Amino acid sequence: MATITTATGGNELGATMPPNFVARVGTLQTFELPDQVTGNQDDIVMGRALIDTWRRDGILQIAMNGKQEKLLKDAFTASKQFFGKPHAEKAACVDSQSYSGYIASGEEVTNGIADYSEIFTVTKTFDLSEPKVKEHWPCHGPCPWPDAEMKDPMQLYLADLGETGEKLLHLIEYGLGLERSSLTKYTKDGWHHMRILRFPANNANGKGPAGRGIGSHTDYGLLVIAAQDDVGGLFIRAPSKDEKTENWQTSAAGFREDDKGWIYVPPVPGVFTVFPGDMMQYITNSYLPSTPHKVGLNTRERFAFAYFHEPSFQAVMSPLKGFDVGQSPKEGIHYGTHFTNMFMRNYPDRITTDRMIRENRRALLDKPELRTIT
Ligand SMILES: O=C(O)CCC(=O)C(=O)O
Ligand SMILES: [Fe+2]
Repeated sequence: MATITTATGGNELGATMPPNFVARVGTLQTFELPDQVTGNQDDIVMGRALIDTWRRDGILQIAMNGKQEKLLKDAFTASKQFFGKPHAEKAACVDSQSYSGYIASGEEVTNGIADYSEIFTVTKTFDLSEPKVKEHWPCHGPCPWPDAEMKDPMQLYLADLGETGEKLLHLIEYGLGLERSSLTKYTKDGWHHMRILRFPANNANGKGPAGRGIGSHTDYGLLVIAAQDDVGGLFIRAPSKDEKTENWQTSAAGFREDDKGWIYVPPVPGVFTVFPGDMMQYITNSYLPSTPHKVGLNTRERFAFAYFHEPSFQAVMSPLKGFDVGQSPKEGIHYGTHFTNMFMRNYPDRITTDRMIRENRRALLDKPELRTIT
């Protein structure tokens, strides 16, 4: 971290840390992204600085522009309005073919333990008439939006983050000394998705350990771009030579959840926090490792967004030039398979998982038509 202070002793940023957690408080490095990334000297310098910061801290902040602050404000308003609806109305927002839609508190499982978060997931949306849906591609289906009040602001927010994600990938390409599009070739038709999150206040229900919002985990794709309100709850682990997860081989869920060494990410207005995901780790041979993180419940309810900038569902990821040391798996990683595996593991009782198994939809994942981006 640029500066690290201890939570104890009344540090101002640490004052929002959820009760009963022991962690250092991070003061994260903040970057202001250029309007366009062309590969000029400034872009190369910024790309290198982003990479150095992730390698040291595991996370960094990027400043929002005015438009993004407005999009986020509207998204928070829509999120609060949605989560305030009666349970039955929210619970009706599910789909048997896609993992989009509502996840009740206690429904998601991380490392075998129920998470307290209440979530609306937005994956790519497909009409029932589209060929990929008719052919039963895993995870392809409609998003069961409750109404336009939710759909419209969320789609605008998601689209804007898509642009930010592409900019970041280009900066990383230049920072790593790679050819332009070495990363963005994978994100054409990217399987970008988002989790709209609400965490109840600490005194809630009894399904999982008290105070645990989401258990420790890594996320699946290239970059996670998150935003949170002023309540506080997110913790991360910075890269360390003694710690290694490889979530596509062995689940990183529950990783060092109760160990020392967590860093609290205090809420800072006007910034997104950004960290790498599993696919970034694999293709860089852990030069940019996927950042383990977890969420604690606080004394007030908390709202947050986690946006995932991802490869195409059809992408088979291979190590980048200069990072190919024969890492496992040698045949590459099919992102659509990794995504499907992770969602089936997190939602074992969902109708989507049930139908996936009943119709043996996973068999399609091996077909060449689902592996067209290499
Ligand atoms: O609540 C947060 O800040 C992060 C949530 C998260 O890790 C996730 O949704 O995967
Ligand atoms: Fe996460």
